[in-house]
Amino acid sequence: MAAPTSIAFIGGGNMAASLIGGLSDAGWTPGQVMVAEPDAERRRDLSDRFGVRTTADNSEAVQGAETVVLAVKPQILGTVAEALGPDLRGQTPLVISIAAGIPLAKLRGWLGTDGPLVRVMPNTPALVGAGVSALYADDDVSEQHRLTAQAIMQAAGEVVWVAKEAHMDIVTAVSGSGPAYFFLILEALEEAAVAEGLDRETARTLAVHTAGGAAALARDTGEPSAVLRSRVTSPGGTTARGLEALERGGLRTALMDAVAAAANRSRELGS
Ligand SMILES: NC(=O)C1=CN([C@@H]2O[C@H](COP(=O)(O)OP(=O)(O)OC[C@H]3O[C@@H](n4cnc5c(N)ncnc54)[C@H](O)[C@@H]3O)[C@@H](O)[C@H]2O)C=CC1
Ligand SMILES: O=C(O)[C@@H]1CCC=N1
Repeated sequence: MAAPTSIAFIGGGNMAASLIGGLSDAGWTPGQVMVAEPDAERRRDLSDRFGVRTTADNSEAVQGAETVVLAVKPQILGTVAEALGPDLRGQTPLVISIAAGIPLAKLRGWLGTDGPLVRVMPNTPALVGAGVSALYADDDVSEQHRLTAQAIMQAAGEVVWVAKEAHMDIVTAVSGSGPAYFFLILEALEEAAVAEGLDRETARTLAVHTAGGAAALARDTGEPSAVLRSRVTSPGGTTARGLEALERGGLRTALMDAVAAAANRSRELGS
């Protein structure tokens, strides 16, 4: 069961669309995917973009599904899962929750099933196959179900397993929310380039390719970030001046604060 033949998404918002985009680029056929989404415009958008089947009815979506991905906001997951529970009893599909903060024990209580549950924290670069997801499952989840969850998330990018559920709050703060931190840096870098006199298109090309290039270099060489940074930084040169300004401005501390704040919010959502 490494690649399920049918997968149902409950909630067809930003993260579900990113995952469906990744699955579709990885060769999954649209007929394998069903999305339950109350918003008619979003349903139309999903079927236009990816050719997937859609419905407004969560119960209908899970009928016969081998895997169910819960992709609604954490704040409504309880209501959605409690309503869906009776539909899942008896067919016990693999249920994957991507909701920030919500512990598996809480989800299991809402669903009222004893079927396999895997908690996943993906991120939106999944849309272009460049996501990274962290997965967690309790010990009683079989190797087969773990491999199925892993195969789905690998269609959207890299996969890591974490050993403790508490780590999912940290993962959420680092890689779940992380794309937004980098987008903020991109926005600021573009603004700065424009303020210094470049046109917007040139500014964007330089900012985006610099970010992508730095990430590719770190990934492909495996060298520590500090070593890669030192290779850019000629003594007495331009980078040293730029980095001094960043350290003075507190970028490092700000990122540490951001991760701590986001992880705390994840814990709050789960409590
Ligand atoms: N956006 C992101 O970058 C990430 C989001 N997540 C998680 O993914 C989940 C979804 O987040 P987003 O996609 O950002 O939110 P979103 O608001 O874009 O999507 C949620 C979707 O659920 C639909 N919905 C509302 N009530 C529903 C119901 N009763 N039944 C079925 N669908 C319903 C909404 O119409 C909406 O389209 C959240 O739990 C979030 O924590 C996880 C990782 C990253
Ligand atoms: O902002 C959020 O709560 C979700 C979870 C991680 C990314 N987006």
